Amino acid sequence: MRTLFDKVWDAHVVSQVENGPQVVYIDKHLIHEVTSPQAFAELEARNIPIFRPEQIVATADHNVPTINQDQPVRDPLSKQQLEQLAINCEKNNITFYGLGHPYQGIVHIISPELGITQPGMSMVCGDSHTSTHGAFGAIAFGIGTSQVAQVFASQCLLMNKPKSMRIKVNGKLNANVQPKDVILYIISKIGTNAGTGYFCEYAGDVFENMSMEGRMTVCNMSIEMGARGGMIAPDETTFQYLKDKPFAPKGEEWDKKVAYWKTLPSDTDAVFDEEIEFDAADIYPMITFGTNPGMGISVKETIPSKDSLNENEKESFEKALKYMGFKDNQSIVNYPIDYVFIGSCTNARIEDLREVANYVKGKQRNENVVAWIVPGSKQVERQAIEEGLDKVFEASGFKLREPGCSACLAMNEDKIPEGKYCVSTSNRNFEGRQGPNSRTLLASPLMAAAAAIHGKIVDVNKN
Ligand SMILES: CC(C)[C@H](C(=O)O)[C@@H](O)C(=O)O
Ligand code: SF4
Repeated sequence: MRTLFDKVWDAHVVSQVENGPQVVYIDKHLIHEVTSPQAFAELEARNIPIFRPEQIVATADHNVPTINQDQPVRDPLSKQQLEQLAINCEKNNITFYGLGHPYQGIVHIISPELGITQPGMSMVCGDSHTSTHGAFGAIAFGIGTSQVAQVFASQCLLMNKPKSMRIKVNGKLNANVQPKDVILYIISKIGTNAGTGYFCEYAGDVFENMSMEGRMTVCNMSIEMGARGGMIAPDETTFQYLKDKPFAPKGEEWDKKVAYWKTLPSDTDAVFDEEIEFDAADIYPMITFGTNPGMGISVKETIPSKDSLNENEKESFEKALKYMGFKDNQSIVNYPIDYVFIGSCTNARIEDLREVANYVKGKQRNENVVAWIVPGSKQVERQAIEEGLDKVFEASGFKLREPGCSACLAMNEDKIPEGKYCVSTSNRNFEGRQGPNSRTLLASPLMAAAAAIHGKIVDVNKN
């Protein structure tokens, strides 16, 4: 009677501190330019070698420019961080997909698409959205810089086992409800702290019928409800996706692995510390109106009334609405917007770009909207061009840029100006996230594409 999480966790426990935490072996350690430099410096200062460099993969993503990537990086801080990562990887024999490499891209996009992420693995990265990889039935979570150093030195982590939660969504989704809507809906119902201390398994028809891309979108945002990570049981969809990926097992090894992966799903009598259930029929295309990902509504609804909230909630609610320039009880449909960002580790995979192309084909971008389409990786970019999506985008007034985190957190030049509204397919709508005093409305790629065409928030089921 074990859960998926139990099975993968147990297989990685190296030792147990008496009445204390466990030492957990880490199969894959992903790194990027922002959270690795201090950890490398720490090891160097203490003269400790990197224990297993072959278990580490590095990429350049957070502060890379998304145009002219073949030219030198202009921003001095970005340039320095990117160069430092290249030096650190070279010195320590770590595989590095830097700018210009055909595998470069957002860390949580490249590892799955290369087949580095696999079911049953334990994976970490100094990045909160590492939860994405749980879509394959891996235990994957973000760690802080001191833990990055710990994993560098030992390939292990000292950890207390998290509690387990299962969220089931059964039934059939309504038209144009995308995986992003499902996770925005869940977070809007349970709040941004509901998952604190838990690892969450997503189960039920909706996730079983979802593509790997969709499952990654869902698991990606687990952290936004406070969970340490999210997971979905590996199945035929997972195996089909992984088969023949560059780093996926091959031949006999593949068969052996698949046989093992099939043993991982939670036993039918497994017990979770917490269980929550939703009905797929209740979910409709979503949009956020506030400054955390839990402040979301279906596009048909109005912003909640402040009278419906308790005293504690009221203050942050009012602050969020003031920041966003909204009023309670207001509908957001037809609200004009200025920017659209289609990108990030939540929604910049090929499937997302196909959805957008499919919607915008034959239509024109509203002239008041600046729209950025930023592919999650070089491979996504290449695939999009191969399929002619770049031409579709161009004909509709959109430009396909080059891969990176971009306006998801605006560490590069892609910033939303002060006071402007941006419909974004990313995962965080915090104050200033996309640039100082910018205003973010989180939505699915389809809702974002529709906003770019109409110049305002629209219900995709009516437009
Ligand atoms: C820069 C990095 C530490 C950060 C994270 O951990 O999530 C970033 O990726 C984000 O999305 O805010
Ligand atoms: S795309 Fe955004 S959320 Fe994802 S890793 Fe980059 S900054 Fe973090």
